[in-house]
Amino acid sequence: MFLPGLYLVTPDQADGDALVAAVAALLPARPALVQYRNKLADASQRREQAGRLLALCRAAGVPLVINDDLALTLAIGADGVHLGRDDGDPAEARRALGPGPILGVSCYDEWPRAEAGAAAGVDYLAFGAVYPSPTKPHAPRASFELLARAKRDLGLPVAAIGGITLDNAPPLIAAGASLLAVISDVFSAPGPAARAAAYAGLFPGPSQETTA
Ligand SMILES: Cc1ncc(COP(=O)(O)OP(=O)(O)O)c(N)n1
Ligand SMILES: Cc1nc(C(=O)O)sc1CCOP(=O)(O)O
Ligand SMILES: [Mg+2]
Repeated sequence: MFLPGLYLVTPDQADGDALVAAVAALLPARPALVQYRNKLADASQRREQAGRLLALCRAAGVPLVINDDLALTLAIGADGVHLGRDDGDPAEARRALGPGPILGVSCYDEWPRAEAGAAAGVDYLAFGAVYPSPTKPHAPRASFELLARAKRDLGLPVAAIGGITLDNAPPLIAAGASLLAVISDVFSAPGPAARAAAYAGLFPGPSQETTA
């Protein structure tokens, strides 16, 4: 369903053309997943931007996950949805999506959320912030031990998020993260395409390991 690798999360971007151009430049790096996240756009802007990104990602064969919004995911037929604590019940989302689409949940630093997500049939568990995040400076911090425990005891792919950079990423992979969810370190890099491509070098090739 998805391989280990970079999980690109989009920055808040009002300009749809700029957003599409920014993501288009990163798809040759073959991210494992792209997440459309825009906390500032209204519903119609998000639908328009998400639809454009879905067409782009489909053409590249990269799954597009929608942040927060199950209804939008279903409306445009996106590849999956990511839900946090304020974004609806994962078990209900799984029922609405059916078995195929990707469902991911935020666990923050909370083990019970990981157990509940696993019981609801999610495809990955996200933990963060693993480092201080420029995008979410007040996010609670999650330990590497929690990532390792989730991989070991729940057997699901683990996503790490929050302040990840190319330099600080290797210990996360060593702890068990198979998805590195990144905004700033890629989109704010001097050369975003080269930075995204460099993340691929952190993971073993697809023939050596898969997450699902
Ligand atoms: C992969 C991934 N992990 C965590 C989050 C954060 O979700 P949430 O807590 O709902 O916060 P917002 O992103 O909605 O501000 C995420 N989006 N993606
Ligand atoms: C969206 C988000 N969620 C987080 C969490 O901890 O759940 S941290 C975060 C921001 C990630 O952006 P950056 O790569 O710029 O730190
Ligand atoms: Mg959310």
